[in-house]
Amino acid sequence: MENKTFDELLLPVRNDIDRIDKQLLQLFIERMQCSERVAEIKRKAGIPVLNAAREQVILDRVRRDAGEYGDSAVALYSAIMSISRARQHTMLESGGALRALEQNSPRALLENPRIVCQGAPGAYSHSAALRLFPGREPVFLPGFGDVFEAVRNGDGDYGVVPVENSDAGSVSEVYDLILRHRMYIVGAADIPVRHCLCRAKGTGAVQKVISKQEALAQCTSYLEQNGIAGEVFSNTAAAARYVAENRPEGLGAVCSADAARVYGLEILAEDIQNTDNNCTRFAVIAREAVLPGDADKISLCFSLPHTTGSLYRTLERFALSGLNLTKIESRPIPGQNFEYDFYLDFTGNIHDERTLALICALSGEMPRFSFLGNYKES
Ligand SMILES: C=C(O[C@@H]1C=C(C(=O)O)C=C[C@H]1O)C(=O)O
Repeated sequence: MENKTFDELLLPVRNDIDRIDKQLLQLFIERMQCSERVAEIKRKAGIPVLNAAREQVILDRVRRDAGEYGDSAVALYSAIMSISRARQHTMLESGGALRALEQNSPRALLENPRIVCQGAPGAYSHSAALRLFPGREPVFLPGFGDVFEAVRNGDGDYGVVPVENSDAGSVSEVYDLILRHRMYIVGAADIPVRHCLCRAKGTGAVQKVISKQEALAQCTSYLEQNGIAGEVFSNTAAAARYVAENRPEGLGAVCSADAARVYGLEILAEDIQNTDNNCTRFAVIAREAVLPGDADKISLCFSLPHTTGSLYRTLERFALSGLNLTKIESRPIPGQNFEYDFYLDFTGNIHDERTLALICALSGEMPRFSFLGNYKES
């Protein structure tokens, strides 16, 4: 073989690729124009854009006809049909309610909101509320459900609730409440968790502590090393208050230094949590959406159609739109065995047209879809 350069060797086959791409592009444009004709028919007939059954027929056919390239052909046609549907959604202005929300929602939180949270003074929820709303002392309620009810019935403007701890994981009860109430998330903050071992002054050596379940889970190493048993209590601050008011011998509390100060407890050890970078993420819930111009976190939820690869194909659409998935949480749908709602967080801003178009498309296609908010993390 004469001494050909790589470019010379590649040239003929690249010419073939260029010829094929030219044909592919023409066929793609023709296919998009067919999709637009379908959209006009759907507009007149008032039928939804997504026809999952039709798409499954196409995917089954291309997998069969593509032979060894079957999987790749399915990925290609999934993307082609996603683009096709997106064009139809744009033409039909799908997600009208979401577009109206994007245009009409306030872009700033209330000036002097009434804040509600679970727990008691000195709880980590208290620290989060004051970080998010300086100077706005919260009203404390017994349970997370009470916080959601108070916001829903107007007794509070914003509720501050923990959604996840970096060590112990998601607060499932709160995600279930978010999915049940479908209120809006209008803010979030990560609060460092620094647990202390505390007791009432003048009481004896601590053999057992009380604290919230998640707090005990975050301090297993210290408690086990020191032979201290744990008993679940409603929350860390309430545990501190119980110990301060009852002064039980041998019983202490795991709580924050703030809570120890609020209730006059003696701090025996600080930073007893298993990991030093432990933090809890708190979300702010509200009845109405607030969509700041500089929001960078999108939260939404939906369940999945019963089609092969539906979660993958849905997440792929976010990736194709340049939106980075930062959280996914699946929770069982009450009363529907082994059916799940998916809660997702993405980076992005709803005021970006591409992002808005994608979320509007999903709102028309995904079962049980709710846009939960677009906010800036503090
Ligand atoms: C084109 C249609 O609309 C959508 C897009 C499809 C496609 O691009 O092939 C197929 C089914 C629908 O989800 C249709 O209903 O035929």
